[in-house]
Amino acid sequence: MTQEMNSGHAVAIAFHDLTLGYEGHPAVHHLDGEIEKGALLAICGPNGAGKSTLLKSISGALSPLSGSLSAPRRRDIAYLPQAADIDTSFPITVLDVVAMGLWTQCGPFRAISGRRLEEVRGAVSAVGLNGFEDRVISTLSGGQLQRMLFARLLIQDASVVLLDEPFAAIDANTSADLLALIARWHDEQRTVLVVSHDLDLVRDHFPQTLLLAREQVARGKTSDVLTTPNLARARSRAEAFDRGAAVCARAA
Ligand SMILES: Nc1ncnc2c1ncn2[C@@H]1O[C@H](COP(=O)(O)OP(=O)(O)OP(=O)(O)O)[C@@H](O)[C@H]1O
Repeated sequence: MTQEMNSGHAVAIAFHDLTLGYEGHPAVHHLDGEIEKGALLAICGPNGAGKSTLLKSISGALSPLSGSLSAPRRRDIAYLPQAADIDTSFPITVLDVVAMGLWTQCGPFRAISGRRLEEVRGAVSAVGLNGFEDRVISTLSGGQLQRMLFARLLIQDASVVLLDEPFAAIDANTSADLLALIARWHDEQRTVLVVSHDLDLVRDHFPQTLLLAREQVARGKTSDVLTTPNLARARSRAEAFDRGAAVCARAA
């Protein structure tokens, strides 16, 4: 049964007193709330605020320390980690990486042919990488690599798309093309969550924002969330954080 929010909208992702962390050490505390289906939500906050941790948890890669998280099953989620988490030294071609987006539908290591191969080629073309199909990925520029990873997300055809700093170290042209793909996913009623430090870009392209600093500082309409007082609160909470704390202060 589809959950509904008070507003009558269907819920894509819900948190209830959710605390996330590593080896028992909390990184994000006591998140409550719901993200509606079809939302286009930016996640902002200082370094170490817990933005990547939250995406990892929604993707299913990290279990909660406490509380609960309700999200679609893994095959309905397309997740792009931060560039630093991606090993580009593996000797594999652009076409093969994009085809991996079909694994959830076809299973891994299956030869792709016919209609499926056309879909993969279509995705490579949609991100502006025509002619790069047989290039080994270690030879791509940062922008080309990000375009390739977006092509893989396109192929996944997931209802929820999670992007961790997709615009970091990307030029204006590439950012504009990737933003157009994000707008397309939004038009298709997919739920899209994007971590970004670029507040101008967020103000221009994201209707909703979650501001994090180890806990929720604010969430809602972007213009209501990215205010000077909220950003100052986020900074001071991040600076006040005790990195050595073993347990959650509120739970203790
Ligand atoms: N694998 C890990 N093991 C232990 N601690 C971790 C791990 N990954 C992240 N952390 C810690 O969790 C906290 C939140 O990190 P996270 O990467 O989620 O922050 P972020 O908001 O994405 O930061 P940034 O903007 O710098 O990418 C940080 O204190 C970080 O050191």
